[in-house]
Amino acid sequence: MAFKTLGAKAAAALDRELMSTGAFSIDQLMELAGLSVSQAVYRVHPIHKGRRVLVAVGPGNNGGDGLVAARHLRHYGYHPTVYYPKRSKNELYQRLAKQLEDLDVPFVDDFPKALSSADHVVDAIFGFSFSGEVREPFPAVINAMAETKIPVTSVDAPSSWDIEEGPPKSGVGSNFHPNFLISLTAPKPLVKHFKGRHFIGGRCVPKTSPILFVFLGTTDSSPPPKKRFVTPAIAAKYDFDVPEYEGLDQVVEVGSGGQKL
Ligand SMILES: NC(=O)C1=CN([C@@H]2O[C@H](COP(=O)(O)OP(=O)(O)OC[C@H]3O[C@@H](n4cnc5c(N)ncnc54)[C@H](O)[C@@H]3O)[C@@H](O)[C@H]2O)[C@@H](O)CC1
Ligand SMILES: [K+]
Repeated sequence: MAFKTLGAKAAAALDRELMSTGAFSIDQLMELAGLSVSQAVYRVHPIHKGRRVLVAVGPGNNGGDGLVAARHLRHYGYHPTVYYPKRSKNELYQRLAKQLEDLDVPFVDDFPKALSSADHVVDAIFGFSFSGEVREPFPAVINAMAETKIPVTSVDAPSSWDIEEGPPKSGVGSNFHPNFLISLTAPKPLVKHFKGRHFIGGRCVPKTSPILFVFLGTTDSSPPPKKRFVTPAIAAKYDFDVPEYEGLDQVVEVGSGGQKL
C-alpha cells in the first residue's frame, strides 16, 4: 500500500497553516526539514563513504533546507561545500549562510569543479514551488547532476521535475534521476516516477493530544508514540499518512514510489 501524496497546492497550504494556526515559525519548520535531510544523507552515505558533500542550494525554502542540512552534516563530521548562486536577501537565509561561514564551510561558484571533488551531492535547488522551464543559472547544474556518477540526494523533489507529473518529457531534467529522495512531511505525486531509495522526513513536532494518547494507549510502561512531526488533526485534514518513526529518527525509509515497507 502506498502513502497518500500531497500535491503542490496542498503542501503549500499545509505549511501556511502550520505557520498560522499551528504557531510554528518558518525557522523551526526549516530546521526540522534540514535536520531530516541530514539524517537521510547519513543513512545513505555514512561518513566512511567519503566526507565531501556538495550541497546545491536554490533561491527559496528548498534551498534553506539545504543550508540547514549542510550545518548538521558539518557537525556530524562531514566536509560540506555549498553552491549558492542566487543568494536571497531575506534575513533568515543570511543567518543560515553566516552560521555556515562561522563553521568554515566553503561557498563555491564553480559547480562542475566542485562536483569533480565531491563524494555525495544534496540537491536542494527547487521543491514544491518549482514550475516552468529551469531558468539560469540552474540548467547546467541540473544537467551536471543528471550526468554525474556521484550519488545525489534530492530534497522534497528532484529539482526540475514537475511536482504532479514528474520528470520533463524533454530538455533540462528529462534525464535527471537522483539516487535518493527525502519527501518532507508527505510524498508529492511525482514519486510515482522515482526509482531510487526514498525517505519521508519531517517538519514539526507532534502535539501529543489526549486523543493521541488514548489512541496509542500511551502509559509510563508503553512504547513511545511513533507518529511524528504533524498532529493527527492536520494529517486528517490534508488526508495524508504519517509514517512510524523509530526512536530518535527524523526519517523513515519507504518504497521508491511511496509504498509502505
Ligand atoms: N513553504 C514553507 O513554508 C516550507 C518549505 N520547506 C521547503 O521549501 C520548499 C518550498 O519552498 P518555496 O515555496 O520557497 O519554493 P522552492 O524552494 O520550491 O522554489 C521557489 C524558488 O525557486 C524559483 N523558481 C521557481 N521555478 C523556477 C524555474 N523554473 N527556474 C528557476 N527558478 C525557479 C522561485 O523564483 C523561487 O525563488 C519545499 O519543497 C520544502 O523543501 C521547508 O523549508 C519548511 C517550510
Ligand atoms: K530539490
